[in-house]
Amino acid sequence: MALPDGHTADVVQLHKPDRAAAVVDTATDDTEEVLEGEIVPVAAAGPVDVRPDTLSEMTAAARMAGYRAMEIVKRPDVVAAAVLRHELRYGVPGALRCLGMFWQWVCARELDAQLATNPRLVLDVRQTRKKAAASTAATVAAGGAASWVLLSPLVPVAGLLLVLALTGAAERRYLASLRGGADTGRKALGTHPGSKAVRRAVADAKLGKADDIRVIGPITRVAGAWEAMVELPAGTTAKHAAKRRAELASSIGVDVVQLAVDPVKGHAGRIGLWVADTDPMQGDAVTSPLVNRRDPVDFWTGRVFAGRDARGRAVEFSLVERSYLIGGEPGGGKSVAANNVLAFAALDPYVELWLADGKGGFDLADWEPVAHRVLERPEHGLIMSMVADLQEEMARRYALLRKAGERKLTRDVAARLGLHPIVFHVDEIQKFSLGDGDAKQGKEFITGIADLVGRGRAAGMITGTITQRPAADVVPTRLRDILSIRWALRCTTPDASDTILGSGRAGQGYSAAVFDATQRGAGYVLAEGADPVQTRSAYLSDDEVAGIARRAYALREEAGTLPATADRPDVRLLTAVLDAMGRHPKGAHTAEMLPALTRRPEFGGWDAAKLAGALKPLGVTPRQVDLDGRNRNGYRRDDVTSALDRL
Ligand SMILES: Nc1ncnc2c1ncn2[C@@H]1O[C@H](COP(=O)(O)OP(=O)(O)OP(=O)(O)O)[C@@H](O)[C@H]1O
Repeated sequence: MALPDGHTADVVQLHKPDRAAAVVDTATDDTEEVLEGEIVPVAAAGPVDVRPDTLSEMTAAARMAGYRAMEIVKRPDVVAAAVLRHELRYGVPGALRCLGMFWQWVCARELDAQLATNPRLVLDVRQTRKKAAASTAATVAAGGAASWVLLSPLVPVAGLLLVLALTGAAERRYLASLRGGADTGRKALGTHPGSKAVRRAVADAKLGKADDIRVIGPITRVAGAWEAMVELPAGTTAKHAAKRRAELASSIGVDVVQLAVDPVKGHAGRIGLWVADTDPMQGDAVTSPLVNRRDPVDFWTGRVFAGRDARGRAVEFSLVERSYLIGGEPGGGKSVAANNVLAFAALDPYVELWLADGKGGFDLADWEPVAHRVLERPEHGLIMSMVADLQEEMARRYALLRKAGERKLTRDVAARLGLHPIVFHVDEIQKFSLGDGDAKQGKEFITGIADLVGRGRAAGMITGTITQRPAADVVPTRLRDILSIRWALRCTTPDASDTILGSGRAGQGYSAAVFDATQRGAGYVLAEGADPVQTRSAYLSDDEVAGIARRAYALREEAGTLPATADRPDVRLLTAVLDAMGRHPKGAHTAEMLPALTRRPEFGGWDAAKLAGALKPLGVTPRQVDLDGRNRNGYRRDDVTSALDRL
């Protein structure tokens, strides 16, 4: 898995053979040679788990064994207590279980079914077994008593302890089988594998014979993972190995998301294996640097922080001259991913946001106060008018650029000509691309969007599309192929993942279908490198999104770039009311939204009557609003948004 250019590497990279030697030089004696596959500490700065070399490890183990032996000699009582504990905990229940089974045998329980048809046989067998049991018990008792008297009481006691040890061992096996089946499965390579085990695992993944596979340099421990550089048999390529990532993960004994198979620059037959000890797509959520950012971002030089790759390195991309496609199954984390992009764009006060939501829901509601244009309803005619306006703007921009003798929009040209970037964000694109069943309308929309994507880049117009139905009819190949940033969140099938990342990607080992619902925000980002990067998106909670949107509003207010309509007092009032309503889709009770509204200096000290008086001329009146069974005086969200639409 190659890291796209420009990604920040927080951890040490795979060692090339020459670097490996250098690493060891710093960690061990100058003259000491590194064994093939030996695990050595990485001498670079950073979160490295230092492991002693094999020789000192063996010495330490021998010293520990000697120390333990001395302890046993010194404290036999401790050993005896441990043995006794084991005998009591497992030996006694095991012995009772064995006695129970013996009694079943004596009573010939397996013949119970024949009692009705052949009672004679059953009774005879029982009789014989009872006699055998009685004579065995008598022999054991006599033998025990004789050895007690004639030899030593230690003999029967030792015998009893031996029996308890055996029944204890049987009991442990039995309990283990109850827990996870008696068959514990193949042993995984673990966290500190040797080179032989690594070679065998690579061979088991059908990448050649173990003897023809080499582990180049040391196997290193790096921040919760091990790394090794492997040379494949002559003629086998790193590309081929990447395709067999799932098989490799299986032979190593880890989940496929724990394994990265990287090509090695300068040798097509070598791969870097990176194997995480635990699932890197789970655990604490990734934090976005935008959550606490106070300054505006710069669209031209800044990069969207998408999240972190499996090794914890930042995954970022620039939006300049780009377009994006985010897709995945419902609940896959698309809104969170999209919010990372929108937050970045919104925090540059000079970026114009054009928002269209095919769901017509509230997913984009937080960004609406800073948006230049918002689609009123998810209807073909309305979205096409938005597309047409953008095409017109594109034509205007190209005319201005031509006049200024510029080929494309850059930071300087944008400032000089007053042409600031536009981000056109279309959520749930399937609503428009399928044309609500009218193929002609769908085609018209796709043609318009493809035109914006294809020609808009150089004019500073970025188009982004989101879909929860990644399928060829929703995002046709001709559109997908020109969307340059592709972000595939959890998908149901490798085909769906390929619809986003590009055909054949799943076959190459990059499939968002490998993630499950517990790996929230996990996906593949194909942005700046040649290959997709397994990424966990930065998590933005609803409150964090609302907070960023508020900051974006303030930054735009300060820069004087708020959408023209937002500067009107009545628009400001309605957007403030919407903001104060919180997240309930129906609306809010007056008593609950007033504190949030009056926190804004503009509306400080307002009471319910003043609010009602100000909203009345805009066509919004208070009424009884039933919110989850609580019916009180308040405002309906629909009323406020309709008033905004009218304005
Ligand atoms: N990076 C992440 N880290 C932690 N949790 C996440 C992350 N991304 C998403 N989630 C969680 O997954 C859930 C679904 O996320 P989200 O709403 O973004 O999915 P979606 O694909 O937009 O869903 P839908 O298609 O239904 O709109 C959210 O409740 C969120 O808490």
